[in-house]
Amino acid sequence: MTGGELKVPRRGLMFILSSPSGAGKTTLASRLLATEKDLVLSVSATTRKARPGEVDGKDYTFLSEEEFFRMRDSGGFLEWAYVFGHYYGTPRASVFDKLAKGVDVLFDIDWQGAQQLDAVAGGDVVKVFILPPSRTELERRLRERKQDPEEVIRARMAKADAEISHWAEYDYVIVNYDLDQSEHMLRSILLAERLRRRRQIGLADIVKDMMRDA
Ligand SMILES: Nc1ncnc2c1ncn2[C@@H]1O[C@H](COP(=O)(O)OP(=O)(O)OP(=O)(O)O)[C@@H](O)[C@H]1O
Ligand SMILES: Nc1nc2c(ncn2[C@@H]2O[C@H](COP(=O)(O)O)[C@@H](O)[C@H]2O)c(=O)[nH]1
Repeated sequence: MTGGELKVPRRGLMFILSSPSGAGKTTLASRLLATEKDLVLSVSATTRKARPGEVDGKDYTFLSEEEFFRMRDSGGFLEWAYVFGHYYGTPRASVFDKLAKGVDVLFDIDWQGAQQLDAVAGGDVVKVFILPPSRTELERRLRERKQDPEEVIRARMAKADAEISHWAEYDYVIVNYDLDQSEHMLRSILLAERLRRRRQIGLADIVKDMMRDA
């Protein structure tokens, strides 16, 4: 069962995935987004160059530093951070409208962004940390991805410990051994969080009708 089949009106949630680079959060996010009806991706803005195959406006909105700073300085980001030598930010536009309509928003962001979103919207936020099974496997995945040059892979491995050191700030932790299993775990978290009483804002009316009909 996915959240799309839930009938009680509910408030959406902010589903945050963080991990060291290469642990698998983008892959897991794509799997969820492909099938979960009321889940949309928060498309971040970044000053990094597009990787082969990445689509502007779908994977990221690719900006020059000047464009990024202009957007940041005019309050266009809910959060922003400097990660691996580039700027990344979460556009503010329409996130809270989506939550009010019962749509969940998925964020693939680092620990700095997760902390900032928690500070501005704590009650709506659910944070999941994805760990790799080991450092060796993390490096293997970064290489296997064949998206980044050697120096970028080294730089990301060098920063892995700093990202991992924030694992205990998260509500849930998944060690991503196997993609199918991790996907199942992630879906289970999403469903349970969707069913939290405080998010099911339609419950009070349902119960009121039930009492009146008695
Ligand atoms: N459980 C897994 N077993 C084997 N390979 C995996 C697993 N999960 C992800 N991968 C592979 O590892 C590589 C890195 O995954 P992905 O790009 O999703 O990582 P990421 O955490 O989003 O990295 P980044 O932060 O750099 O965007 C991809 O080639 C992906 O197919
Ligand atoms: N704080 C934010 N972090 C972000 C955002 N978008 C992506 N990220 C994180 O950056 C690294 C690198 O991503 P990559 O696509 O260059 O591999 C990764 O940890 C992302 O989660 C954002 O808007 N804010």
